Amino acid sequence: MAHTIRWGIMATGWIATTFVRDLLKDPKARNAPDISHQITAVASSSSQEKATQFISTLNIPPPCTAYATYTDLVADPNVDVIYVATPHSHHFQNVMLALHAGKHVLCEKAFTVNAAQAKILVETAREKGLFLMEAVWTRFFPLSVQVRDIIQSGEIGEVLRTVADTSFGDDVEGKWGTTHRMVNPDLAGGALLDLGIYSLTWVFQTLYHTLPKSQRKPPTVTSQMTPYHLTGADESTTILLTFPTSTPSNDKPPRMSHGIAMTNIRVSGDPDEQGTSGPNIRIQGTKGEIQVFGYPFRPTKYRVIPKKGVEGAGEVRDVECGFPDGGHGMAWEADEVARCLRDGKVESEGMSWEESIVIMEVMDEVRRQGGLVYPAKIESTEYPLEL
Ligand SMILES: NC(=O)C1=CN([C@@H]2O[C@H](COP(=O)(O)OP(=O)(O)OC[C@H]3O[C@@H](n4cnc5c(N)ncnc54)[C@H](OP(=O)(O)O)[C@@H]3O)[C@@H](O)[C@H]2O)C=CC1
Ligand SMILES: O=C1OC[C@@H](O)[C@H](O)[C@H]1O
Repeated sequence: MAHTIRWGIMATGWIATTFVRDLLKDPKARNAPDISHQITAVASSSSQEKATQFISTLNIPPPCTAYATYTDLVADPNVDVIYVATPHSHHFQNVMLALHAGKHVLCEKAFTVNAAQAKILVETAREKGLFLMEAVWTRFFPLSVQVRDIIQSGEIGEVLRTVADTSFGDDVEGKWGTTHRMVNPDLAGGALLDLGIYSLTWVFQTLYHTLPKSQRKPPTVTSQMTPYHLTGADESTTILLTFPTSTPSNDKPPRMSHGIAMTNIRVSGDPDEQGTSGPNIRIQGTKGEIQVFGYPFRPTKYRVIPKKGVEGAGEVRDVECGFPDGGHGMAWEADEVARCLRDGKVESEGMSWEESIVIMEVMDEVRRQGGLVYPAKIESTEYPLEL
């Protein structure tokens, strides 16, 4: 018998639309017959009509209630879990609202504006015994799971370097202007929090998450940022992260791995969108390399290249990873939420509270080094606060 969870959708923008389309796909098509998703409520802070329109345009089956406020949404007894799909600036206030109403939460990336906010969310979820996860959907792709498994199997040896680039070659002024959430400091915009998080995800998935828990240590960070001249949010950020790979002992000298996380909204990592310029992600181990193709947030293929001369090394292999339910790829993270709720878990092993906080701390440090400060209201840890 499939385990059903009932979703409340907070906000009706672009990603809420994409997420809901994926939730409505048949889980059996992606081999998840143990799960079933229902959307029982939608709220738009703009108007109830907008929520009603969202429900009808996306053909969400009844019963599904349309609300004009997020406060009404989180009070709905027919909702188990809230999907927070507002801009980064609002995540802290919106997640607190849901947790205080006793609801489980899946919150879009970037989790919060800063690590202090993330820590309060986690403490609140812990105190209330509620599930909470940052919606880093890519981590739940079968492709990501396979890449982590290959690393942990030792096939490419000790992984000592990962290079990840999440970049769009946009006409920044023409496409994003000054008010779009991508570049607007009032909405905690900028390349780092919006796209850099994916480069960091690949660095963390491959150099941190794959180590035994006792060996995972926060990295040291060196970075550079280029501000967008019209708003001051970053249009480009490059980060060098250094992780200890093991605890040094008499017979084992300390060793470091390096992660290079890049993001840019003015130059592209894949200009012809055909992969001609090579992979966006390279994971380099002592016995070989894994390359990942496609946008780092939605990769479609990986290649394993064994190092020449290594005993037992196989052939180069390409693995295509598609979207069997015909969706965008967001349902896998929703399935993870459903399974965690079914199993009584308050956090997911795939995107743990601790790892979300360490990544937020890295982004805090990068912003400190780059001098990027957001308005005090959205950096605040006060709750409730009118934004
Ligand atoms: N996982 C992924 O692939 C992606 C994730 N994202 C993340 O999702 C979040 C939302 O992004 P996206 O959907 O593209 O953004 P949109 O601007 O398209 O939608 C955001 C929605 O948030 C609500 N909202 C509430 N307060 C505000 C405010 N002050 N200003 C603007 N909107 C507000 C609005 O919905 P309403 O009026 O209905 O309340 C609005 O439609 C971000 O955190 C972003 O990083 C974005 C794109 C892809
Ligand atoms: O999270 C994201 O991933 C997909 C991108 O298109 C989007 O801008 C970003 O917010």
